[in-house]
Amino acid sequence: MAPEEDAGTELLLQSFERRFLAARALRSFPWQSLEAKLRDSSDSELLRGILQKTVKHPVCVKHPPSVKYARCFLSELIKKPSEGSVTLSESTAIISHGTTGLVTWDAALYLAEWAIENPAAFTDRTVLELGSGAGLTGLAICKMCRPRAYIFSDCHSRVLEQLRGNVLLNGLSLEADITANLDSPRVTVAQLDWDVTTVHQLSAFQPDVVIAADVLYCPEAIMSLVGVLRRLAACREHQRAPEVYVAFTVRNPETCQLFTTELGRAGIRWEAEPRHDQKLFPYEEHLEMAILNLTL
Ligand SMILES: C[S@@+](CC[C@H](N)C(=O)[O-])C[C@H]1O[C@@H](n2cnc3c(N)ncnc32)[C@H](O)[C@@H]1O
Repeated sequence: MAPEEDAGTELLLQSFERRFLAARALRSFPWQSLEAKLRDSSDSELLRGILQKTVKHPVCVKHPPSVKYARCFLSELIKKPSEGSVTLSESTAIISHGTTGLVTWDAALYLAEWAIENPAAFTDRTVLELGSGAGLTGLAICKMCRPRAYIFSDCHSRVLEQLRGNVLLNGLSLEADITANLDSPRVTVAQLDWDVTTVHQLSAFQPDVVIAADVLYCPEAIMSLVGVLRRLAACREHQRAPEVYVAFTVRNPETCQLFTTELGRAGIRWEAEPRHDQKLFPYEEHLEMAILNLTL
């Protein structure tokens, strides 16, 4: 390690030690500097050093802080090395329990890659995702784009149950958790059926951005989705209209045509985002992918 890096690591360790022994609020710890250092090196020595200076410090061993404080600190520390990865529990079948939402579809990967390349579209904003499925896109956005709040939604109870599990699996807290880290986005998993949700319910989410991936797979789904977009457009009487991004795999041109025709009938303008390289995730080869940016 270069001498200046050594000095930087020493200062970081000292900063953790002082704050921990003084039982300072967890948000005052230099988490961002730690994340930057962990990005530069996968060396576990740094994390071991932090443990030695905090929970294993002789003073702490003799006069430990409250169990809750130590537990919250450790769970925050554990999250850091996994910040750039998403872990999912999924079904092995494309359709199970009568839903397509228990696996990740390619458009979710494509939209997640676009988001990681365009974090400013989400930073400090409230994001509502329609038809979240297993949750990959939202989890990538929560980890990489620093939204203020993220609302995962779906209509299927089994999908919602799996979504909640995947949120927790990735070290994010659900809204009611009082031990939640204030640096993380406020995360909610909501039951939202496009066919029955009302303008009033949608307004309550106050979304700045609405996203959806792989939700245009049949004419019925397209009609339902355009219905919910119309109701989101009606929310703008009271608040600014959200930006909307819809990602999909071009499986057959008629389906895409139906979507754009229905958008036209609803008075919703759209433009296609430029294609991006599909570099981050493994894809099924030769699939054509697209993202439309809608103006409600
Ligand atoms: C093909 S999956 C896509 C899931 C995820 N976005 C992805 O790309 O991996 C479609 C999702 O839309 C949800 N969905 C379908 N119709 C819906 C409706 N009327 N209201 C809410 N969600 C719906 C399904 O439950 C499912 O999770």
